[in-house]
Amino acid sequence: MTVRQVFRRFFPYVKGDRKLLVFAALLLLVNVASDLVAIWTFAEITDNALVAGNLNGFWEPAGLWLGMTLLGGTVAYAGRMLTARVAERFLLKLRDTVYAHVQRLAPDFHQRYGVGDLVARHSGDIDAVEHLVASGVVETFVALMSAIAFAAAALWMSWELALAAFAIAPLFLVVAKWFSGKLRVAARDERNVNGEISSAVEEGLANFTVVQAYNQQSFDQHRIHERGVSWLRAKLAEARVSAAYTPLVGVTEVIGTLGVLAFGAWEIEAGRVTLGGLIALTGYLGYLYPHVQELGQLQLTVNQATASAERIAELLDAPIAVQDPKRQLVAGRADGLVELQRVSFDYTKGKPALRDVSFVVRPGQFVMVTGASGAGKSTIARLLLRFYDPAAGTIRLDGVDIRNVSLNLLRDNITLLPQETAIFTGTVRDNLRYGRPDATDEEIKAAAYAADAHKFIMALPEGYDTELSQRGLNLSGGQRQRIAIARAMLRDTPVLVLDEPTAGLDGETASRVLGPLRRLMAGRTTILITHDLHLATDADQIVVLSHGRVAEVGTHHQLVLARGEYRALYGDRLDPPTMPLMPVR
Ligand SMILES: Nc1ncnc2c1ncn2[C@@H]1O[C@H](COP(=O)(O)OP(=O)(O)OP(=O)(O)O)[C@@H](O)[C@H]1O
Repeated sequence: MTVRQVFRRFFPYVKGDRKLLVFAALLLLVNVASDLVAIWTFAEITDNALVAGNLNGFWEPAGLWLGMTLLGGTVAYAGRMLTARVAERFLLKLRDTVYAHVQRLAPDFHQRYGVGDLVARHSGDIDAVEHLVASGVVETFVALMSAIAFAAAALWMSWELALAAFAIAPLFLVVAKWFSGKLRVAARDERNVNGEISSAVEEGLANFTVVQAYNQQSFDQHRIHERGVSWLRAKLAEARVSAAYTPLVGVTEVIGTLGVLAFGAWEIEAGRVTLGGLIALTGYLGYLYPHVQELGQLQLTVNQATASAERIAELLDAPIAVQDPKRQLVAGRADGLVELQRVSFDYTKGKPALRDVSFVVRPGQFVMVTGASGAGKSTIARLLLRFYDPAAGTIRLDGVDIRNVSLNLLRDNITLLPQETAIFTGTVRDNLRYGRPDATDEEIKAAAYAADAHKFIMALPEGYDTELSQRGLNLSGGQRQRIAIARAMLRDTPVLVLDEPTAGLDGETASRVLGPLRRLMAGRTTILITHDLHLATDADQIVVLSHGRVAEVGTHHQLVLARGEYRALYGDRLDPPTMPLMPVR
């Protein structure tokens, strides 16, 4: 990205604060002016009081110096505070925007990038963009104006001396240009490795139990170590460039200063400049160099920021999987008629996940979707909730294509019970009402009763007010599932999508959630995705998927007798029949 593109893209986030930025820059310019005067007063004190040995010449410039320092200090404080405020507001807005966009991306998005990398983009990269676009604008402008002002003041003191000092300026430019290219590459590598290492650590920690149980600590450690080594190399490459920059500039600066002093001694001897004048001039040059240096480093800041801006833009440009309809065709609570008509979908071209899948679930009906692993079951859940849109075919809710229903309304009508129960930091009560924040305590309790969760919740140290650890590690699998069921009860939607609700639970625990599940499903259109036959006899219809296609449809009884795909999948559990062939409710 060029600097122009970075500004065009990100400067709008300063909107509304532009006046503040201008005001901050003005305040900082007043500070520059006060420095100019303060240095001049020092020349006055040197010539009129120190060299002349006269105390009377001291008071006036001393008072002015003090006054200027106080004024300079005050405006500098105000200017920096304002800049910080604009910078922080910029960060807040950009972070919010990036996060809001990420939230609208398809669920597999974060797997492609890695959570850690997304976190790195969300923090360091956004900061780097800010350093250029918000506070960077003020700082660069002030540095430029300061450089001009101090250069003019030095010329005014003694143009011969000042010109001699400026002669070394092109050296700075050469040094800065040489470094900037190197730093651009180093900065990009460093940002990428930073993302990778965060992802690796995040993955290792998220799968901590498996890592330990499979004795893979050393493999995991090695994985982190390898990325650590890349990080070390990238950081050292960056440090080599930026660490060499400052001393090299410092040496250039000292050579310049010594040259000016030597020339100054000669000028004083010739009576063309006073001692005070020379001191003030070196003072002006002393203030000038850091600003020139800053301007030289600008290229480095720009390179870091453009590398980061590219990474942020990549996120913001990632296409949103589904769009809200322009025209809304329905409103309110649905009856719960769900129809899939010749639905096809593929995550990657040429590898169909679903092909021509059709079935209907009438309001209040219970349809079980089953099939071998990878057959496309969970994909149906993702399409129903519009995480993705079908490539072909239509999904309808109450007869309306769900692409014409707003995402909010659609998801207000469907509750998904995913395979893994999400537990958020907070109390049991907070977790239960996650899907319906306005639920009363009575409603929460009633839902917990119906989900057989009340008893174990009351046994927790502080009942409903017990803080749950992140990811609910202080609950058993069955308890987490019952929390999820109670949460779904509270949402009270006409349609339910249950994705393997008993997966990961042992036989007995799975049986214990059947009662709560049945209570949850009662009266609601339910699509149950499962390999587990516990609820098979309850189903009004079972849809068997095979390689993304509907292989068979029927009741449990019919499918067992049909001796087709269903029988092939579950025959070992049915022959001799361990499952009752007649529905039991
Ligand atoms: N995010 C994704 N990107 C690419 N391919 C995917 C993605 N998610 C699923 N698939 C592929 O799509 C196909 C259907 O996946 P899906 O998750 O729907 O299967 P499933 O029947 O639910 O399997 P399981 O019972 O193992 O959960 C599989 O071949 C899978 O590899």
